[in-house]
Amino acid sequence: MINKLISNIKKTNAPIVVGLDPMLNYIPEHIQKKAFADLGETLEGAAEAIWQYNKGIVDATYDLIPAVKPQIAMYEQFGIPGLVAYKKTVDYCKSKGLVVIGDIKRGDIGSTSAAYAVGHLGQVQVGSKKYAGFDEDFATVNPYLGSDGVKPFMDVCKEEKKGIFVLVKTSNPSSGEFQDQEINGRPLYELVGEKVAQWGDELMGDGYSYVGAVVGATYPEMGKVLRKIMPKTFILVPGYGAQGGKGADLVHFFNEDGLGAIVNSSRGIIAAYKQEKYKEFGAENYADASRQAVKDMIADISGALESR
Ligand SMILES: O=C(O)c1cc(=O)[nH]c(=O)n1[C@@H]1O[C@H](COP(=O)(O)O)[C@@H](O)[C@H]1O
Repeated sequence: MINKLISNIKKTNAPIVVGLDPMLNYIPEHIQKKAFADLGETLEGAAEAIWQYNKGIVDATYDLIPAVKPQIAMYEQFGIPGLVAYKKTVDYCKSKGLVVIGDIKRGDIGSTSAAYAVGHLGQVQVGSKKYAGFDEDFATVNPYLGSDGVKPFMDVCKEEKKGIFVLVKTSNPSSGEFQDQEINGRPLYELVGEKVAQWGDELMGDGYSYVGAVVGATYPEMGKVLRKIMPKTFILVPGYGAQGGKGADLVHFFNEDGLGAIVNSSRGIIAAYKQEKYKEFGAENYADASRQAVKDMIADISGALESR
């Protein structure tokens, strides 16, 4: 899957991910109205609205982008119908040739991590048969429990040729509370980065590893250090747009080959029509606004990479 991600990035010339993080208040009224008319103001109605909204965005952007990252919490808030919308979104994006990064941020004791890994990336044994659950291409993993919380994901990745992105330095304002704490004079995120690089050596694709890292766009100086600590690790970089990250901040997340990082924007793309800049599209044409926001994001990042 890391090879497919890289080939999709080369094909589109766009090291970006569209984050499919739907909230009801981003969904244009005409979509909500139709879904509620068909299914009522119910969880099913909300899930239908999410699915139609996502489909509109994917149809308008899939030819420009290599990957999407649905964040499962946004679907879980609508219970089982929400999870059905998540799965429909995963399958639809895959049918469009996109790499799907399931943003699930899991990690637990070994046996429980194994079940998470099987449910999201692998196949579960049922009698003599095997079934895929959510079947994303990548999943995000929280490494706080240590190697035995991460290894089960790596075992499934090895079997299924899938991948993970391990949280190393997160984009949020309080990420330093724990992640920047020093141990023997080194910040914890650097030690986690070293571990991710070691795990990655065990699972190499062509040039880059199946074990990736998450480093927030909001911490570019730390990204520069981590890029050196993890040379063969693909870095998923969230925090662009709505959280303040800009193309110019991101050049050091990339290697000299122009690869090695993929930048996520969720609200900045999917709710673009609500921004002043894209207001003229109107709610009816929200997907066209998302397409324009994708083009602008690609131009911003490519421009920064070209002028480095
Ligand atoms: O793992 C992530 O994707 C993630 C890690 C991180 O450090 N910061 C972060 O914002 N994210 C996710 O990236 C997305 C960012 O959304 P926007 O701020 O709307 O672009 C959300 O789905 C977050 O859950």
